[in-house]
Amino acid sequence: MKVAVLGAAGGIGQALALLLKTQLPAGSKISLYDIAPVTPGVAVDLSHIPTAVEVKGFAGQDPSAALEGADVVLISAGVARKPGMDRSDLFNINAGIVRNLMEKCAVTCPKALIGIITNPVNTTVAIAAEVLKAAGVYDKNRLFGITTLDVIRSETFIAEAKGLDVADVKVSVIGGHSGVTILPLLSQVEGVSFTDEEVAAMTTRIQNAGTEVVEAKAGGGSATLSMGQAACRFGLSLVRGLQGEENVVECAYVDGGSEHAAFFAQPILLGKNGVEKVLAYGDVSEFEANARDAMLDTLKADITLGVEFVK
Ligand SMILES: NC(=O)C1=CN([C@@H]2O[C@H](COP(=O)(O)OP(=O)(O)OC[C@H]3O[C@@H](n4cnc5c(N)ncnc54)[C@H](O)[C@@H]3O)[C@@H](O)[C@H]2O)C=CC1
Ligand SMILES: O=C([O-])CC(=O)C(=O)O
Repeated sequence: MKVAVLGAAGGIGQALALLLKTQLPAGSKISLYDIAPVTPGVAVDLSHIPTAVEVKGFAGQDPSAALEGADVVLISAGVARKPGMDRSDLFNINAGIVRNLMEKCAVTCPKALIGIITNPVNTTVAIAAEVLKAAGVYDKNRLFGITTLDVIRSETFIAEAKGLDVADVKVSVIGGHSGVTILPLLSQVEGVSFTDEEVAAMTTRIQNAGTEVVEAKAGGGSATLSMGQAACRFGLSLVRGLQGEENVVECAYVDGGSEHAAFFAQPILLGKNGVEKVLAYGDVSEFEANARDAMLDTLKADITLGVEFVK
């Protein structure tokens, strides 16, 4: 199994590469690509860790060598937020970066499973889909917006608030990956109950958790270590699905035929072809139904922005 990380010299990319080096199955290969010239050195550094996972690094303008034979491509290339910015403020720079990288993926590894981390995810995934469509290689089951950070934050915050073992907390997060489009389904969390006030406060905290990190880092970037962990969890799940493991379920932002929007985050069953099945997200509370309906104009506008950028 070969996993390529694009943006590999960055805060997320390096954390992700380290976790993949220590957690991918023996015999796997990692290829790291970034425009930054340090990238081959990041690969050399990782290659001294004694695991049976080979790491190679590539720098420069062309990612093609890193993409050759990739089964999974995880993309975190681009700029991150500073205090006072919204994720949508990253569009001007990151839209072009994702488009250019996807054009290379379409040619070099059109069958790879592609996970997009670069913000604004609600829009960059639509950009990726349009590039793949234009190249005639789009398969909706192979493209994912990675929203796992919203899931792990929800698990962490709920366990903390309710005094639970975090390993026992499972929560679906639906919608998208910014502000009001992030909707944790707290009503479905087993073994806990929340008052209406707790639901409102917890939902807001999860929706603003990215900003919590941006402000705490005070101009030094956004979430990198927790995102590295989230992307590793999602990337390993993609690999487990590709290897034929059963019952691998994650939430992700996909073109899954949702009645709500062209792309929508919800639970999916992963398999040998990427999305094996889009799963129903189940019953929701009145609060969640209202929040879901209220996010849709924002989500659809984010998607349209991406589609129009490529057309
Ligand atoms: N999906 C999610 O939940 C999350 C997404 N993000 C997003 O991930 C992205 C990366 O964040 P960080 O790693 O913190 O940023 P960073 O600035 O530390 O790293 C970005 C890397 O991308 C590289 N890069 C820029 N243009 C490139 C190109 N054309 N080709 C290859 N590499 C290129 C840079 O050289 C840099 O090494 C940001 O857009 C951020 O908003 C961040 C946290 C969570
Ligand atoms: O908030 C940001 O800019 C980075 C991000 O997506 C997150 O931490 O969820």
